[in-house]
Amino acid sequence: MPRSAGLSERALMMSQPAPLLVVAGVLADSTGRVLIAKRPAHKHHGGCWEFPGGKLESGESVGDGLARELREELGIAVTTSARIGLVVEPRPQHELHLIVQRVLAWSGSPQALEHSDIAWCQPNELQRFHLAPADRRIAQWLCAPAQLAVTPGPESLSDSEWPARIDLALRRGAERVHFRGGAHSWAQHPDGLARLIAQVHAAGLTVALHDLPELAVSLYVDALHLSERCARQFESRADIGWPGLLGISVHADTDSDWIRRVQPDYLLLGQVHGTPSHPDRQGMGWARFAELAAAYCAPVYAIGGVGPADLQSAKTHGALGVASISAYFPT
Ligand SMILES: Nc1nc2c([nH]c(=O)n2[C@H]2C[C@H](O)[C@@H](COP(=O)(O)OP(=O)(O)OP(=O)(O)O)O2)c(=O)[nH]1
Repeated sequence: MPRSAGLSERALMMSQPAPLLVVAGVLADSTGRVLIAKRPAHKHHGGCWEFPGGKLESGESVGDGLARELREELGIAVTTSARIGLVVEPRPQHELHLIVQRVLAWSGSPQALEHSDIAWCQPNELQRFHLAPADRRIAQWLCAPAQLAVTPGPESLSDSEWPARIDLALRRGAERVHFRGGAHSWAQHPDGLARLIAQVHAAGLTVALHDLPELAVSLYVDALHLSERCARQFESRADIGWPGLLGISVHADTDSDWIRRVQPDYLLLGQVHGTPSHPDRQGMGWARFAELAAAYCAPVYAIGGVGPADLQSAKTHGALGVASISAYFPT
């Protein structure tokens, strides 16, 4: 078993025939374009585009396997990478476990040594390529918002103050607004909430609603986000009755097997650093964050004492992006 395989991967391996472990690397250039490669016609999924990589050899770590494959396939030397997520694809003989790594540092110029072609494209152009099925999930991750603005409770501002504060959050770089309750629930302010959701949508951005599955359905939000306590009330994802994007807040001590059973689309993991709002809770730090992020199936956002200025650190430590209240809704 590769040293870097996470807890959930190990659990999956114990309960089922050994999965096919494949590592794929996402290289990005300075303009944000990512590298994809076309599989030769004679191979499985021949003619499909994929992220370069290949099967891990027995006992090989994720980092070593990625470096070997990208040397063979592209002629580059990879020095550092961080986990983005794990795609599990059911297959007749064994599941495919596609471990997706962001390549953080490499030398050399990529060439198609084993693929029939390579191409650089912006993440939002990936849908134009005929991607291998598992890679469509990776494309979604790469197009996902990197900055999540979490609101304070509805009671913290008056009805007339909210629109300007939402605008401020968007000007500060928020790409999705997470409406989270406080002393009051947003369920007590459905009309005001509907207006604020329309304001975010009009700006071309997306909305998540926290802990209110029924309201999420009736207000057509883009994502339902559950606290761990709320998520634990449901036996499975199907019981939640929410068909869209699902996120869960988790902590350093949340067990990753439970996360795998719920199958969220993304996680908010915190807190990374200590914050004035939770002076009693110590931050886990980036090293622990990276270790946990690599053990989950779903991609992870960093929360707790982080903001837009930490975006690069977050990506270096295995996060899709950052989430914050105070960075977007300053008091
Ligand atoms: N490398 C890579 N493989 C992917 C991706 N998406 C996807 O479904 N796969 C599948 C296709 C194959 O079934 C498997 C990888 O097998 P492979 O044939 O590329 O592995 P390899 O480079 O070690 O090749 P070989 O030595 O067996 O010829 O994973 C992806 O983005 N990158």
